[in-house]
Amino acid sequence: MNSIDINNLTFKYGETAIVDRLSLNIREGSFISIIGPNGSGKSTLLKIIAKNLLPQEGVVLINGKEVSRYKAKDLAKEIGVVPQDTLVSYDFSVEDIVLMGRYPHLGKFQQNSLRDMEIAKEAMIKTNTWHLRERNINEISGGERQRVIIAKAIVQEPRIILLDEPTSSLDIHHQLEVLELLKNLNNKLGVTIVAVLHDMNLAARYSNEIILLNRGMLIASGKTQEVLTVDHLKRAYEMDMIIETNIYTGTLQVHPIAIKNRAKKNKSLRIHIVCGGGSGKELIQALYDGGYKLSVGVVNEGDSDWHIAKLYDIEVVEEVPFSEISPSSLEKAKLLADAADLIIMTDIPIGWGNIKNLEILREQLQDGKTVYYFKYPQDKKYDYTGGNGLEVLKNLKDMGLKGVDGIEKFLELLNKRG
Ligand SMILES: Nc1ncnc2c1ncn2[C@@H]1O[C@H](COP(=O)(O)OP(=O)(O)OP(=O)(O)O)[C@@H](O)[C@H]1O
Repeated sequence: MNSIDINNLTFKYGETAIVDRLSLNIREGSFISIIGPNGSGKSTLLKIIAKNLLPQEGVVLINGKEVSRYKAKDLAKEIGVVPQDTLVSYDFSVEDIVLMGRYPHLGKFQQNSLRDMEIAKEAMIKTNTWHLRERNINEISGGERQRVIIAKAIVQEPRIILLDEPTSSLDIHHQLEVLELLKNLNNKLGVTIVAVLHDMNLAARYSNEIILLNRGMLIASGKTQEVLTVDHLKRAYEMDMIIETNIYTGTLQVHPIAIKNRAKKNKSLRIHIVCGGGSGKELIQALYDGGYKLSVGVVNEGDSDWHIAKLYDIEVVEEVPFSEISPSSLEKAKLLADAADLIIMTDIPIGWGNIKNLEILREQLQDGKTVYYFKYPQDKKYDYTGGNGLEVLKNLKDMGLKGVDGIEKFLELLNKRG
């Protein structure tokens, strides 16, 4: 059964279609995020679902019944809304505001019962707002108010909660806390959660489905992995993105790649970059934007350095993740380093998997080539080989390895070379 069915919905301000012939279904019990660039119609869509705006065309069905046919009180039992703007026009206490969420469950002239008070207390504890209960709603911070309004939506005990950027004024700690809370409501009570989220990584982490909008139109909807693809995101955001799996959360992680200075100068200097694990992505970007000829390796296939090199068609030597650099990969990388005018290695931690990369540096130094290393001398925390890596680096330093303190400094050095 679907919680929400949207059929051929069009909403216009004047002649401009803000939601454009949109059709989609939101399954009961799903946790769905709506994402898309600014102005793509996300808030407008939520307002239409909540019956705060009337579409010119199409219908929204809530549990099979047209939203326009719901009485306000009945709709409030089905849908709780947490709007983007949580300012309240009257000076109520936090507790009064949260208790207002019980209104759809009260009869005419009926007062809140002890049970209603208990439900409100529980929601305030869950949203970490219990300590604010006696404060004036307009005299607490924006983030605190956002949590109070979420508490109010929870006490409504609706089957669906719509939230418009519920984490926008929250610090990272409260962002995760609120999203965990929503996930819990979704998992334990089967509440359907529909949240507009700007942060695609949070959307990927917490929701099981995503709706991607652009200019009022549906670009894609469905399972997170099916929607968050390079192609879909490029169509919506007009930007290249790297998408990888976050090794800590196991969920998708999107890295937008700035497309700046594309009409760039073409420098003749050729640079080989030894990096990995994401340590080289800003450097690759900066050198690419600077117009240098680049090669990269050896890096693990699939890591973000590898992705960005592939994205820009940079020659890259790759190795399967979690394995040592093979002799053939090492040979290929050495050839690229031979062809380069200079080499730079980032401050990537050195382990048994990538220690062979240091051989590339040694051979190039032996050949009299300039080789740079980020932030030399190295700290112990970068060594996972029981001191071997640092020892080799020390030898390389004696051979002429130069330390460079970050990308800006490196670009300055390159500029001086002309
Ligand atoms: N009252 C209004 N009158 C005219 N145009 C409006 C009105 N409200 C919103 N719009 C326009 O409708 C478009 C969609 O707005 P909406 O707030 O739905 O987008 P959004 O995807 O939620 O954006 P954001 O990510 O910036 O919050 C925007 O171009 C906006 O300027």
